[in-house]
Amino acid sequence: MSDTTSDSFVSRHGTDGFGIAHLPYGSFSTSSADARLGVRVGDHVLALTDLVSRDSDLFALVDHRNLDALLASDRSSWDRVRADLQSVLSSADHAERLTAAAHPVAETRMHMPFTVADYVDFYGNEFHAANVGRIFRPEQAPLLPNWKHLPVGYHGRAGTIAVSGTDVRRPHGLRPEADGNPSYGPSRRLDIEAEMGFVLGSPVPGGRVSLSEADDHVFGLTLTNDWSARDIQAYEYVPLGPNLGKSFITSISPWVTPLAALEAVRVAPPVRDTPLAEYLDDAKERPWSFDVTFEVVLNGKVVANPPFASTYWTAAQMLAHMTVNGAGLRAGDFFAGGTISGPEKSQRGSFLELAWGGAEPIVLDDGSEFTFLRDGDEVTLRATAAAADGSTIRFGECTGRVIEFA
Ligand SMILES: O=C(O)/C=C/C(=O)CC(=O)CC(=O)O
Ligand SMILES: [Ca+2]
Ligand SMILES: [Mg+2]
Repeated sequence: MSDTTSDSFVSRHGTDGFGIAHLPYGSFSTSSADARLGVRVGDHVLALTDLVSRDSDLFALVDHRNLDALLASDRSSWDRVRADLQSVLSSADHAERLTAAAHPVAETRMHMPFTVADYVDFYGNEFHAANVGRIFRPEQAPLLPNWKHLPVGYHGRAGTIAVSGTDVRRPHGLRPEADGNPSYGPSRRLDIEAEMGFVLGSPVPGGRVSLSEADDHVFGLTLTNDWSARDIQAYEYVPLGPNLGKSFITSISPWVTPLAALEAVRVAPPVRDTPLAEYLDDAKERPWSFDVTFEVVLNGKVVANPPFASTYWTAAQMLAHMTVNGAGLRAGDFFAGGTISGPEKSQRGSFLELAWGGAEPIVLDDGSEFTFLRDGDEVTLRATAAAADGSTIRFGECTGRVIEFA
């Protein structure tokens, strides 16, 4: 990483959270310009076309409305673009020009940062999976027998992944009733799932991605909220798994944090207590978990702090698993790692768990009891991690407000 000179763009505008060690990517527009690929420094956004030289072969990869072209390239291009940005943003030579070209975040509109190809949602957190098992299937063992042998997941609807700030319309569907017959209507158990999303690139048509190749294909990470209608889900999921109870919307942050920004917080995943098939055995691989702490914010108040590092299955294992059958990988493929919960009650990443299926309501500041989301409620996910230079990395927020679906 380049040293930051005393009068560079980052020394003027970088802040803790969005400094030289972070540099998340997003697609932004302003009142005078259409969507462009940008990078965030402090409370400003810069177009990548103002940072990467027109003479560079990399210019063609960044002169777009979003990350699509960059995702279709490869790890070496991703690293070169990031190195270019760090060099230009740290140099005194460019401070005046970039200060003139920068846009305050408050004056921008954010768009989907990439076109989602396929979307898989995993179930990789043991605390969450065991809690859901206890709530949904109290008569059975909390974890189903396959859970420690492979990262369980389902295919979601790529087309309903939406950028943070998009309203969440309360879905309608079939809800279980006491008499055994379902009733049709708006969900009464609308919930969140605090997750980390992984943005993939460097395509592998019809091939596999091994654990040791994961670094070449995970471009970046983005906060993800897999809104879930627990009543619709509970009725429909047997035997094929979640469908309409989750596919109405999945929100992601507009900001994609590069994998390279998270080197300082790579940590080992939880200890494996079950032997793994060779393609999933990560005992000799570099660590693929991250020490990232989430905040779940309900109407402005923090209600939980899920720790990402408690997730049992890693992103490298999920990627190896989703390609081991030869399904391959396309630029823009996306997966989420599963709802993040920790051992403490205050670390649960869904209201299903926080209010224990409705049996243990959360008591809000005004003394009222809360179980599932009401129209008008707003949920924001935030997360932080430590950067290599001692600063903090603040993931871009992921927010959404529940509205009626007329
Ligand atoms: O075990 C079940 O029946 C349901 C599980 C979930 O709802 C979890 C899910 O969507 C995956 C995850 O985010 O962990
Ligand atoms: Ca989920
Ligand atoms: Mg969802």
